[in-house]
Amino acid sequence: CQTGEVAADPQLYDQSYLSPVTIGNSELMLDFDTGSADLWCFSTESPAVQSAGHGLYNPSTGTELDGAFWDITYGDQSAASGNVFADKVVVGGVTATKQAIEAATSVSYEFTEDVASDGLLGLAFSSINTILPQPQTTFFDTVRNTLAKAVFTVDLKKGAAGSYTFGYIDSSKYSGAITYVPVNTANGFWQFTADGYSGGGNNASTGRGGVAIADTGTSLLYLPASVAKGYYSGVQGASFDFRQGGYTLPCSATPPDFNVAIGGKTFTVPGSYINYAPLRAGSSTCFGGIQADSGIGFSIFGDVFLKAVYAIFDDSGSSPKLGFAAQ
Ligand SMILES: Cc1nn(C)c(C)c1CC(=O)Nc1ccccn1
Repeated sequence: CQTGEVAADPQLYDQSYLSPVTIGNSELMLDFDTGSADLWCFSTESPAVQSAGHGLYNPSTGTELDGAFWDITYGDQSAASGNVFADKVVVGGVTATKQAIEAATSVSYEFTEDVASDGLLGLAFSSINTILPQPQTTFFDTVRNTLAKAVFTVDLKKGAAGSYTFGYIDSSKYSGAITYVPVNTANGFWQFTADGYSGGGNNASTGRGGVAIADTGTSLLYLPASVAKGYYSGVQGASFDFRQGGYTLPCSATPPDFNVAIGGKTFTVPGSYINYAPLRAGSSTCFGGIQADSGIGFSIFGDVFLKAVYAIFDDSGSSPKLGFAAQ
């Protein structure tokens, strides 16, 4: 029975969190993403102009999956594509002897520019894996029957290293009880329903909740437009800046805490997490950690929320469930 733990190292402004993964005989830094189901990495097959500065997977240690290819486009329109190999993957001591490795032959500029990241490790449901003609399993699905318990946990922190565990829940990482909610896997995400929100100018509306996904691969907290608007109505100097594509606020502001009701329990995102990052280095205007989920179709509980809680992704029972506990 395997169990393991791996660090989650924050990048600048907690834009993403990277974890060391051994693939074949290379160690790469991957962005664990509960919002997608492809394990892809820069490779010796990637064009040099796209892969400069990145760690590369060398498929010579793997076995090519003949005729298999992959092509993924994320919600923010970043994209990557390539071919597929089977190789050994080790994450925090947990070993998948034969894992589908999606070697990139093309990536969009967002990934080229993010030189600290060598690729993504998807932890959503394998039903949305993009490999054709035959979708393959995520790392978690590949190893889950060998784990002591078919769970993984997420402990992200603001501006500090957190961790992912596989196969066990670490009671030292949370306080109080874990609140579990059911997961709807129809869209391949860790999708749940939030009961309601409060905080900022929202003190009034807490009743209305909505459909949301728990997504470690997304930096911010995307909420219903009315909730985001209500929150910032309580923040001096905040406004929707259509040129920046979202809400901005003075970097000098200390925004109010934001509360989310899930499974009858309230979880609080400290206001400081919502003063996310300067628009560009040295700017005194910051981009908000809460943004509207307009056009997405559901809310996204990204890192701004996840770094305020301990999250349990549990597929050990008859149907998957999500657990949240105070950190
Ligand atoms: C930011 C965003 N906007 N919209 C419409 C969505 C759906 C997102 C979330 C997103 O795209 N996350 C992501 C991006 C790259 C890699 C992994 N996850």
